[in-house]
Amino acid sequence: MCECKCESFSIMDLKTPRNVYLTAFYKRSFAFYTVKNRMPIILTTLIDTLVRNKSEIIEQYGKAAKDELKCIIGELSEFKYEIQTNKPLKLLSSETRDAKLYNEYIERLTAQEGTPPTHFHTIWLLTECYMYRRIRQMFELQKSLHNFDPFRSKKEEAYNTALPMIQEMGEHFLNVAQNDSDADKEEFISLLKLNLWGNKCDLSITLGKVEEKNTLFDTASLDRFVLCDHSEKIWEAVSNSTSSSIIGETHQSESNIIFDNAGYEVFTDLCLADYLVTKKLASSVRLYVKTIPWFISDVMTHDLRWTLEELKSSGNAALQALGERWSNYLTEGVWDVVESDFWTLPFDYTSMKQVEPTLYMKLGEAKAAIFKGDLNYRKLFGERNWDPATTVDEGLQGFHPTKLCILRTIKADIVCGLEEGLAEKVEAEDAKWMETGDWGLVQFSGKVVQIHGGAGEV
Ligand SMILES: O=P(O)(O)OC[C@H]1O[C@](O)(CO)[C@@H](O)[C@@H]1O
Repeated sequence: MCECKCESFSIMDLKTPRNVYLTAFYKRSFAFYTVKNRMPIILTTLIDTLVRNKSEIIEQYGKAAKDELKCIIGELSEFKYEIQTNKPLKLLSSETRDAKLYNEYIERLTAQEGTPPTHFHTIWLLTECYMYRRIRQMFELQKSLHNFDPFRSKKEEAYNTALPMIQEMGEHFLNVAQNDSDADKEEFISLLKLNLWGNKCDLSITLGKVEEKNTLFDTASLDRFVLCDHSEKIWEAVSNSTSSSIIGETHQSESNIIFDNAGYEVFTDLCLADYLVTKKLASSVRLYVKTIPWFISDVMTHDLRWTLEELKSSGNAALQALGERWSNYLTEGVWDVVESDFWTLPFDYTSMKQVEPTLYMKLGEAKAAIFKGDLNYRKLFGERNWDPATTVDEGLQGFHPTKLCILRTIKADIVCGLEEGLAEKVEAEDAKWMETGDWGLVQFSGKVVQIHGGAGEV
Protein backbone atom coordinates (compact mmCIF):
# COMPACT_ATOMS: atom_id res chain seq x y z
CA MET A 1 0.00 0.00 0.00
CA CYS A 2 1.19 3.42 -0.91
CA GLU A 3 1.41 6.12 1.78
CA CYS A 4 -0.63 8.66 -0.14
CA LYS A 5 -4.28 8.03 -0.90
CA CYS A 6 -3.57 7.07 -4.48
CA GLU A 7 -5.00 3.57 -3.98
CA SER A 8 -8.37 5.24 -3.72
CA PHE A 9 -8.13 7.12 -6.99
CA SER A 10 -7.00 4.42 -9.41
CA ILE A 11 -3.39 4.79 -10.35
CA MET A 12 -1.82 2.31 -12.75
CA ASP A 13 1.21 0.54 -11.34
CA LEU A 14 3.00 0.91 -14.66
CA LYS A 15 5.69 2.91 -16.40
CA THR A 16 4.37 5.49 -18.83
CA PRO A 17 3.59 3.63 -22.07
CA ARG A 18 5.29 4.86 -25.25
CA ASN A 19 3.89 7.88 -27.08
CA VAL A 20 1.30 8.88 -24.48
CA TYR A 21 1.30 12.12 -22.47
CA LEU A 22 3.30 12.16 -19.25
CA THR A 23 0.89 11.98 -16.35
CA ALA A 24 0.90 11.03 -12.68
CA PHE A 25 -1.65 8.36 -13.58
CA TYR A 26 1.32 5.99 -14.10
CA LYS A 27 2.82 5.15 -10.74
CA ARG A 28 6.27 4.30 -12.06
CA SER A 29 6.74 7.69 -13.67
CA PHE A 30 8.55 10.80 -12.52
CA ALA A 31 5.27 12.63 -13.01
CA PHE A 32 3.70 10.48 -10.27
CA TYR A 33 6.65 11.06 -7.97
CA THR A 34 6.42 14.79 -8.63
CA VAL A 35 2.70 15.15 -8.01
CA LYS A 36 2.77 12.85 -5.00
CA ASN A 37 5.97 14.10 -3.35
CA ARG A 38 7.69 17.05 -4.95
CA MET A 39 4.71 19.33 -5.41
CA PRO A 40 3.40 18.97 -1.82
CA ILE A 41 6.94 19.51 -0.49
CA ILE A 42 7.30 22.66 -2.57
CA LEU A 43 4.04 23.96 -1.10
CA THR A 44 5.03 23.02 2.45
CA THR A 45 8.38 24.71 2.04
CA LEU A 46 6.68 27.80 0.73
CA ILE A 47 4.32 27.88 3.71
CA ASP A 48 7.29 27.50 6.08
CA THR A 49 9.17 30.30 4.36
CA LEU A 50 6.21 32.66 4.58
CA VAL A 51 5.67 31.83 8.25
CA ARG A 52 9.35 32.31 9.00
CA ASN A 53 9.56 35.63 7.13
CA LYS A 54 6.21 36.96 8.27
CA SER A 55 7.52 39.86 10.36
CA GLU A 56 9.90 41.04 7.66
CA ILE A 57 7.19 40.85 5.02
CA ILE A 58 4.77 42.83 7.18
CA GLU A 59 7.46 45.37 7.91
CA GLN A 60 8.12 45.80 4.22
CA TYR A 61 4.56 45.66 2.86
CA GLY A 62 2.61 47.19 5.72
CA LYS A 63 0.13 45.98 8.32
CA ALA A 64 -2.46 44.84 5.76
CA ALA A 65 -0.01 42.19 4.65
CA LYS A 66 -0.60 40.37 7.95
CA ASP A 67 -4.12 39.24 7.07
CA GLU A 68 -3.18 38.70 3.48
CA LEU A 69 -0.39 36.36 4.52
CA LYS A 70 -2.76 34.47 6.79
CA CYS A 71 -5.17 34.04 3.92
CA ILE A 72 -2.42 32.93 1.50
CA ILE A 73 -1.01 30.41 3.97
CA GLY A 74 -4.49 28.95 4.42
CA GLU A 75 -5.00 28.76 0.67
CA LEU A 76 -1.64 27.09 0.16
CA SER A 77 -2.43 24.34 2.60
CA GLU A 78 -5.91 23.85 1.14
CA PHE A 79 -4.37 23.64 -2.30
CA LYS A 80 -1.87 21.04 -1.09
CA TYR A 81 -4.79 18.98 0.16
CA GLU A 82 -6.52 19.30 -3.22
CA ILE A 83 -3.45 17.85 -4.92
CA GLN A 84 -2.95 15.06 -2.41
CA THR A 85 -6.58 13.99 -2.65
CA ASN A 86 -6.64 14.26 -6.45
CA LYS A 87 -9.35 16.89 -6.62
CA PRO A 88 -10.34 18.50 -9.93
CA LEU A 89 -8.32 21.53 -10.97
CA LYS A 90 -10.43 24.51 -9.91
CA LEU A 91 -10.97 27.26 -12.45
CA LEU A 92 -8.83 30.32 -11.75
CA SER A 93 -10.64 33.39 -10.55
CA SER A 94 -8.14 35.93 -11.79
CA GLU A 95 -9.32 38.07 -14.71
CA THR A 96 -6.08 38.10 -16.63
CA ARG A 97 -5.73 36.78 -20.18
CA ASP A 98 -3.49 33.91 -19.12
CA ALA A 99 -5.96 32.84 -16.41
CA LYS A 100 -8.70 32.76 -19.04
CA LEU A 101 -6.53 30.58 -21.24
CA TYR A 102 -5.93 28.20 -18.33
CA ASN A 103 -9.66 28.06 -17.66
CA GLU A 104 -10.59 27.49 -21.30
CA TYR A 105 -8.11 24.64 -21.41
CA ILE A 106 -9.48 23.04 -18.23
CA GLU A 107 -13.02 23.38 -19.63
CA ARG A 108 -11.98 21.92 -22.97
CA LEU A 109 -10.42 18.89 -21.26
CA THR A 110 -13.54 18.51 -19.11
CA ALA A 111 -15.73 18.47 -22.21
CA GLN A 112 -13.42 16.01 -23.98
CA GLU A 113 -13.13 13.58 -21.07
CA GLY A 114 -16.62 14.05 -19.71
CA THR A 115 -15.03 14.69 -16.30
CA PRO A 116 -12.80 17.53 -15.05
CA PRO A 117 -9.02 17.03 -15.03
CA THR A 118 -7.63 16.04 -11.63
CA HIS A 119 -4.05 16.33 -10.45
CA PHE A 120 -3.10 12.67 -10.86
CA HIS A 121 -5.24 12.00 -13.90
CA THR A 122 -4.32 14.81 -16.22
CA ILE A 123 -1.27 15.77 -18.27
CA TRP A 124 1.64 16.41 -15.93
CA LEU A 125 2.48 19.65 -17.71
CA LEU A 126 -0.95 21.03 -16.87
CA THR A 127 -0.96 20.06 -13.20
CA GLU A 128 2.59 21.31 -12.60
CA CYS A 129 2.15 24.63 -14.46
CA TYR A 130 -1.24 25.06 -12.78
CA MET A 131 0.39 24.79 -9.35
CA TYR A 132 2.62 27.81 -10.04
CA ARG A 133 -0.28 29.73 -11.59
CA ARG A 134 -2.46 29.01 -8.53
CA ILE A 135 0.34 30.19 -6.25
CA ARG A 136 0.59 33.37 -8.30
CA GLN A 137 -3.14 33.90 -8.03
CA MET A 138 -3.02 33.73 -4.24
CA PHE A 139 -0.76 36.79 -4.22
CA GLU A 140 -2.21 38.48 -7.27
CA LEU A 141 -5.64 38.74 -5.67
CA GLN A 142 -4.23 40.55 -2.62
CA LYS A 143 -3.67 44.29 -2.40
CA SER A 144 -0.38 44.76 -0.56
CA LEU A 145 1.19 41.52 -1.69
CA HIS A 146 -0.11 41.80 -5.24
CA ASN A 147 3.40 41.81 -6.73
CA PHE A 148 5.14 39.72 -4.10
CA ASP A 149 7.44 37.04 -5.50
CA PRO A 150 7.46 34.25 -2.90
CA PHE A 151 10.52 32.62 -4.45
CA ARG A 152 12.61 35.75 -4.68
CA SER A 153 14.64 35.12 -1.55
CA LYS A 154 15.41 31.57 -2.77
CA LYS A 155 16.66 32.93 -6.08
CA GLU A 156 18.84 35.48 -4.33
CA GLU A 157 20.19 32.83 -1.99
CA ALA A 158 20.97 30.62 -5.00
CA TYR A 159 22.96 33.44 -6.56
CA ASN A 160 24.88 34.08 -3.37
CA THR A 161 25.68 30.42 -2.84
CA ALA A 162 26.85 30.08 -6.43
CA LEU A 163 29.04 33.18 -6.18
CA PRO A 164 32.36 31.28 -6.16
CA MET A 165 31.31 29.53 -9.37
CA ILE A 166 30.02 32.75 -10.85
CA GLN A 167 33.38 34.37 -10.12
CA GLU A 168 35.27 31.49 -11.69
CA MET A 169 33.07 31.61 -14.78
CA GLY A 170 33.19 35.42 -14.91
CA GLU A 171 36.96 35.60 -14.77
CA HIS A 172 37.27 32.92 -17.42
CA PHE A 173 34.69 34.56 -19.64
CA LEU A 174 36.09 38.08 -19.38
CA ASN A 175 39.43 36.80 -20.72
CA VAL A 176 37.65 35.22 -23.64
CA ALA A 177 35.53 38.30 -24.34
CA GLN A 178 38.38 40.76 -24.01
CA ASN A 179 40.72 39.21 -26.55
CA ASP A 180 40.34 40.71 -29.99
CA SER A 181 40.22 37.45 -31.86
CA ASP A 182 37.24 36.38 -33.92
CA ALA A 183 34.66 33.89 -32.77
CA ASP A 184 36.22 30.51 -32.38
CA LYS A 185 34.51 27.15 -32.65
CA GLU A 186 36.25 25.53 -29.67
CA GLU A 187 35.65 28.55 -27.50
CA PHE A 188 31.99 28.75 -28.48
CA ILE A 189 31.37 25.06 -27.88
CA SER A 190 33.07 25.22 -24.52
CA LEU A 191 30.76 28.10 -23.54
CA LEU A 192 27.79 26.16 -24.79
CA LYS A 193 28.71 23.24 -22.54
CA LEU A 194 29.23 25.50 -19.53
CA ASN A 195 25.81 26.86 -20.31
CA LEU A 196 24.29 23.39 -20.57
CA TRP A 197 25.58 22.32 -17.16
CA GLY A 198 24.39 25.57 -15.66
CA ASN A 199 20.93 24.06 -16.11
CA LYS A 200 21.63 21.65 -13.26
CA CYS A 201 21.11 24.57 -10.90
CA ASP A 202 17.35 24.42 -10.66
CA LEU A 203 15.60 24.93 -7.37
CA SER A 204 12.44 23.04 -8.30
CA ILE A 205 14.41 19.82 -8.68
CA THR A 206 16.43 20.36 -5.49
CA LEU A 207 13.20 21.35 -3.72
CA GLY A 208 14.60 24.76 -3.02
CA LYS A 209 17.85 23.47 -1.55
CA VAL A 210 20.82 25.44 -2.79
CA GLU A 211 24.05 23.58 -3.32
CA GLU A 212 27.48 24.45 -4.55
CA LYS A 213 28.27 22.49 -7.66
CA ASN A 214 31.87 23.23 -8.52
CA THR A 215 32.11 20.20 -10.79
CA LEU A 216 30.09 21.94 -13.47
CA PHE A 217 33.15 23.79 -14.71
CA ASP A 218 34.93 20.65 -15.83
CA THR A 219 33.08 20.33 -19.13
CA ALA A 220 35.57 17.93 -20.71
CA SER A 221 35.00 15.25 -18.11
CA LEU A 222 31.26 15.90 -18.31
CA ASP A 223 31.20 15.25 -22.05
CA ARG A 224 30.43 11.59 -21.63
CA PHE A 225 27.18 12.62 -19.94
CA VAL A 226 26.05 14.56 -23.01
CA LEU A 227 23.85 11.97 -24.68
CA CYS A 228 23.25 13.87 -27.88
CA ASP A 229 25.72 16.54 -28.86
CA HIS A 230 24.85 18.81 -31.78
CA SER A 231 27.31 21.52 -30.68
CA GLU A 232 29.02 21.56 -34.07
CA LYS A 233 25.73 22.04 -35.88
CA ILE A 234 24.85 24.87 -33.53
CA TRP A 235 28.21 26.46 -34.19
CA GLU A 236 27.65 26.18 -37.95
CA ALA A 237 24.21 27.74 -37.63
CA VAL A 238 25.26 30.70 -35.50
CA SER A 239 28.53 31.37 -37.30
CA ASN A 240 27.06 31.22 -40.80
CA SER A 241 26.12 34.81 -41.58
CA THR A 242 25.13 34.07 -45.17
CA SER A 243 22.90 31.18 -44.30
CA SER A 244 20.69 30.12 -47.19
CA SER A 245 18.08 29.00 -44.74
CA ILE A 246 16.81 32.46 -44.13
CA ILE A 247 13.40 33.12 -45.47
CA GLY A 248 11.57 36.33 -46.01
CA GLU A 249 12.41 39.59 -44.38
CA THR A 250 14.19 38.74 -41.21
CA HIS A 251 16.60 40.26 -38.72
CA GLN A 252 18.97 37.44 -39.20
CA SER A 253 21.72 38.66 -36.99
CA GLU A 254 19.51 38.63 -33.94
CA SER A 255 19.56 35.67 -31.59
CA ASN A 256 17.01 34.73 -28.96
CA ILE A 257 17.53 33.02 -25.63
CA ILE A 258 14.59 31.62 -23.75
CA PHE A 259 15.89 31.76 -20.21
CA ASP A 260 15.33 29.19 -17.53
CA ASN A 261 16.80 29.55 -14.03
CA ALA A 262 18.19 32.51 -12.13
CA GLY A 263 21.53 32.31 -10.26
CA TYR A 264 24.44 30.50 -11.88
CA GLU A 265 22.46 29.36 -14.93
CA VAL A 266 21.39 32.81 -16.03
CA PHE A 267 24.94 34.04 -15.50
CA THR A 268 26.12 31.44 -18.03
CA ASP A 269 23.28 32.52 -20.35
CA LEU A 270 24.47 36.10 -20.18
CA CYS A 271 28.04 35.01 -20.95
CA LEU A 272 26.74 33.21 -24.02
CA ALA A 273 24.65 36.21 -25.06
CA ASP A 274 27.72 38.41 -24.60
CA TYR A 275 29.87 36.09 -26.71
CA LEU A 276 27.30 36.19 -29.51
CA VAL A 277 27.42 39.97 -29.79
CA THR A 278 31.08 40.55 -28.88
CA LYS A 279 32.30 38.06 -31.44
CA LYS A 280 29.80 39.35 -33.99
CA LEU A 281 27.83 36.16 -34.29
CA ALA A 282 24.75 38.27 -33.61
CA SER A 283 24.12 42.00 -33.66
CA SER A 284 21.54 41.77 -30.91
CA VAL A 285 20.06 39.26 -28.51
CA ARG A 286 16.50 39.07 -27.28
CA LEU A 287 16.28 37.63 -23.78
CA TYR A 288 12.96 36.05 -22.86
CA VAL A 289 11.96 36.05 -19.21
CA LYS A 290 8.93 34.84 -17.25
CA THR A 291 6.18 37.22 -16.16
CA ILE A 292 5.22 35.39 -12.96
CA PRO A 293 7.17 33.49 -10.27
CA TRP A 294 7.69 30.15 -11.95
CA PHE A 295 9.09 26.74 -11.02
CA ILE A 296 10.79 28.47 -8.08
CA SER A 297 13.94 29.60 -9.81
CA ASP A 298 12.93 30.85 -13.27
CA VAL A 299 14.19 34.28 -14.23
CA MET A 300 11.86 37.28 -14.19
CA THR A 301 12.83 40.81 -15.22
CA HIS A 302 13.48 41.85 -11.63
CA ASP A 303 15.82 38.87 -11.11
CA LEU A 304 17.83 39.88 -14.12
CA ARG A 305 18.11 43.51 -13.00
CA TRP A 306 18.95 42.38 -9.47
CA THR A 307 21.68 40.09 -10.80
CA LEU A 308 23.28 42.91 -12.78
CA GLU A 309 23.24 45.18 -9.74
CA GLU A 310 24.81 42.44 -7.62
CA LEU A 311 27.55 41.94 -10.18
CA LYS A 312 28.30 45.65 -10.29
CA SER A 313 28.60 45.88 -6.54
CA SER A 314 30.33 42.52 -6.03
CA GLY A 315 33.80 43.84 -5.32
CA ASN A 316 35.18 41.39 -7.88
CA ALA A 317 36.78 43.21 -10.81
CA ALA A 318 35.66 40.73 -13.47
CA LEU A 319 32.10 40.59 -12.23
CA GLN A 320 31.92 44.36 -11.93
CA ALA A 321 33.17 44.75 -15.48
CA LEU A 322 30.62 42.25 -16.75
CA GLY A 323 27.81 43.86 -14.76
CA GLU A 324 28.64 47.25 -16.32
CA ARG A 325 29.04 45.88 -19.78
CA TRP A 326 25.74 43.95 -19.64
CA SER A 327 23.84 46.90 -18.20
CA ASN A 328 25.13 48.93 -21.14
CA TYR A 329 23.97 46.27 -23.59
CA LEU A 330 20.51 46.66 -22.15
CA THR A 331 20.58 50.45 -22.20
CA GLU A 332 21.87 50.52 -25.75
CA GLY A 333 19.37 47.94 -26.94
CA VAL A 334 22.02 45.41 -27.91
CA TRP A 335 20.13 43.14 -25.58
CA ASP A 336 16.42 43.38 -25.17
CA VAL A 337 14.58 41.79 -22.25
CA VAL A 338 11.23 40.55 -23.45
CA GLU A 339 8.34 39.31 -21.33
CA SER A 340 5.67 37.01 -22.68
CA ASP A 341 3.03 35.18 -20.70
CA PHE A 342 3.06 32.39 -23.26
CA TRP A 343 6.00 30.80 -21.42
CA THR A 344 3.89 30.30 -18.31
CA LEU A 345 0.86 28.78 -19.98
CA PRO A 346 0.33 25.04 -19.59
CA PHE A 347 0.64 24.47 -23.34
CA ASP A 348 3.28 22.75 -25.37
CA TYR A 349 4.90 24.80 -28.11
CA THR A 350 2.92 23.34 -30.99
CA SER A 351 0.16 25.66 -29.77
CA MET A 352 2.28 28.82 -30.16
CA LYS A 353 1.27 29.42 -33.79
CA GLN A 354 -2.34 29.58 -32.73
CA VAL A 355 -2.23 31.01 -29.22
CA GLU A 356 0.58 33.53 -29.69
CA PRO A 357 1.29 33.88 -33.44
CA THR A 358 3.21 37.12 -32.95
CA LEU A 359 5.66 35.35 -30.65
CA TYR A 360 6.13 32.60 -33.24
CA MET A 361 6.84 35.28 -35.85
CA LYS A 362 9.18 37.15 -33.52
CA LEU A 363 11.18 33.99 -32.95
CA GLY A 364 11.22 33.61 -36.72
CA GLU A 365 13.00 36.95 -37.04
CA ALA A 366 16.02 35.52 -35.27
CA LYS A 367 18.88 33.58 -36.74
CA ALA A 368 18.44 31.03 -33.98
CA ALA A 369 16.65 30.58 -30.69
CA ILE A 370 18.32 28.93 -27.73
CA PHE A 371 15.85 27.13 -25.46
CA LYS A 372 17.13 26.43 -21.98
CA GLY A 373 16.14 23.76 -19.54
CA ASP A 374 13.92 20.86 -18.79
CA LEU A 375 10.53 22.52 -18.80
CA ASN A 376 11.20 24.12 -22.17
CA TYR A 377 12.20 20.66 -23.37
CA ARG A 378 8.94 19.15 -22.20
CA LYS A 379 7.03 21.91 -23.96
CA LEU A 380 9.11 21.65 -27.13
CA PHE A 381 8.55 17.91 -27.38
CA GLY A 382 4.90 17.92 -26.44
CA GLU A 383 5.16 16.22 -23.00
CA ARG A 384 5.08 12.75 -24.58
CA ASN A 385 6.93 9.60 -23.75
CA TRP A 386 8.68 9.32 -27.11
CA ASP A 387 10.79 6.43 -28.23
CA PRO A 388 14.18 8.03 -27.41
CA ALA A 389 15.36 7.35 -30.96
CA THR A 390 12.63 9.61 -32.38
CA THR A 391 14.36 12.36 -34.33
CA VAL A 392 14.44 15.87 -32.91
CA ASP A 393 12.48 17.20 -35.89
CA GLU A 394 9.75 14.60 -35.53
CA GLY A 395 9.46 15.22 -31.78
CA LEU A 396 9.02 18.95 -32.40
CA GLN A 397 5.79 18.15 -34.28
CA GLY A 398 5.77 21.24 -36.46
CA PHE A 399 7.31 23.77 -34.07
CA HIS A 400 9.94 25.31 -36.33
CA PRO A 401 9.81 29.11 -35.97
CA THR A 402 13.57 29.39 -36.52
CA LYS A 403 16.63 27.22 -36.02
CA LEU A 404 16.45 25.80 -32.53
CA CYS A 405 19.34 25.16 -30.14
CA ILE A 406 18.09 23.10 -27.23
CA LEU A 407 20.20 22.82 -24.09
CA ARG A 408 18.87 20.76 -21.23
CA THR A 409 19.99 18.60 -18.36
CA ILE A 410 17.52 15.73 -18.16
CA LYS A 411 15.07 16.01 -15.25
CA ALA A 412 11.97 14.40 -16.67
CA ASP A 413 11.19 11.17 -18.47
CA ILE A 414 10.99 12.53 -21.98
CA VAL A 415 13.77 12.43 -24.52
CA CYS A 416 14.19 12.44 -28.30
CA GLY A 417 17.13 12.33 -30.66
CA LEU A 418 19.20 9.58 -29.03
CA GLU A 419 21.03 6.94 -31.02
CA GLU A 420 19.20 3.63 -31.17
CA GLY A 421 19.98 1.61 -28.01
CA LEU A 422 21.65 4.46 -26.09
CA ALA A 423 18.75 5.03 -23.69
CA GLU A 424 18.82 1.35 -22.68
CA LYS A 425 22.58 1.49 -22.12
CA VAL A 426 22.33 4.56 -19.90
CA GLU A 427 19.38 3.10 -18.03
CA ALA A 428 21.50 0.06 -17.18
CA GLU A 429 24.23 2.33 -15.82
CA ASP A 430 21.99 4.79 -13.99
CA ALA A 431 18.37 3.88 -13.29
CA LYS A 432 17.60 7.51 -12.37
CA TRP A 433 19.19 9.02 -15.48
CA MET A 434 16.00 10.86 -16.47
CA GLU A 435 15.45 12.53 -13.11
CA THR A 436 18.65 13.88 -11.66
CA GLY A 437 19.96 16.40 -14.19
CA ASP A 438 23.24 14.48 -14.30
CA TRP A 439 22.85 13.76 -18.03
CA GLY A 440 22.51 16.40 -20.69
CA LEU A 441 21.49 17.14 -24.27
CA VAL A 442 22.73 19.71 -26.75
CA GLN A 443 20.32 19.42 -29.65
CA PHE A 444 19.68 21.33 -32.83
CA SER A 445 16.92 21.59 -35.37
CA GLY A 446 17.67 23.43 -38.59
CA LYS A 447 14.19 23.12 -40.00
CA VAL A 448 12.34 26.42 -40.35
CA VAL A 449 8.66 26.78 -41.15
CA GLN A 450 7.30 30.28 -40.88
CA ILE A 451 3.62 31.13 -40.71
CA HIS A 452 2.21 34.00 -42.87
CA GLY A 453 2.79 32.30 -46.23
CA GLY A 454 6.57 32.16 -46.41
CA ALA A 455 7.69 28.66 -45.51
CA GLY A 456 10.81 26.75 -46.14
CA GLU A 457 13.15 24.15 -44.85
CA VAL A 458 16.84 24.03 -44.36
O1 LIG B 1 14.52 24.46 -14.56
P1 LIG B 1 14.24 23.39 -15.53
O2 LIG B 1 15.45 22.84 -16.17
O3 LIG B 1 13.18 23.77 -16.53
O4 LIG B 1 13.68 22.21 -14.70
C1 LIG B 1 12.43 22.24 -14.11
C2 LIG B 1 11.78 20.99 -14.46
O5 LIG B 1 12.35 19.91 -13.88
C3 LIG B 1 11.40 19.27 -13.14
O6 LIG B 1 11.77 19.68 -11.89
C4 LIG B 1 11.35 17.84 -13.50
O7 LIG B 1 10.82 17.74 -14.73
C5 LIG B 1 10.05 19.79 -13.39
O8 LIG B 1 9.41 19.88 -12.26
C6 LIG B 1 10.36 20.88 -14.31
O9 LIG B 1 9.95 20.44 -15.53
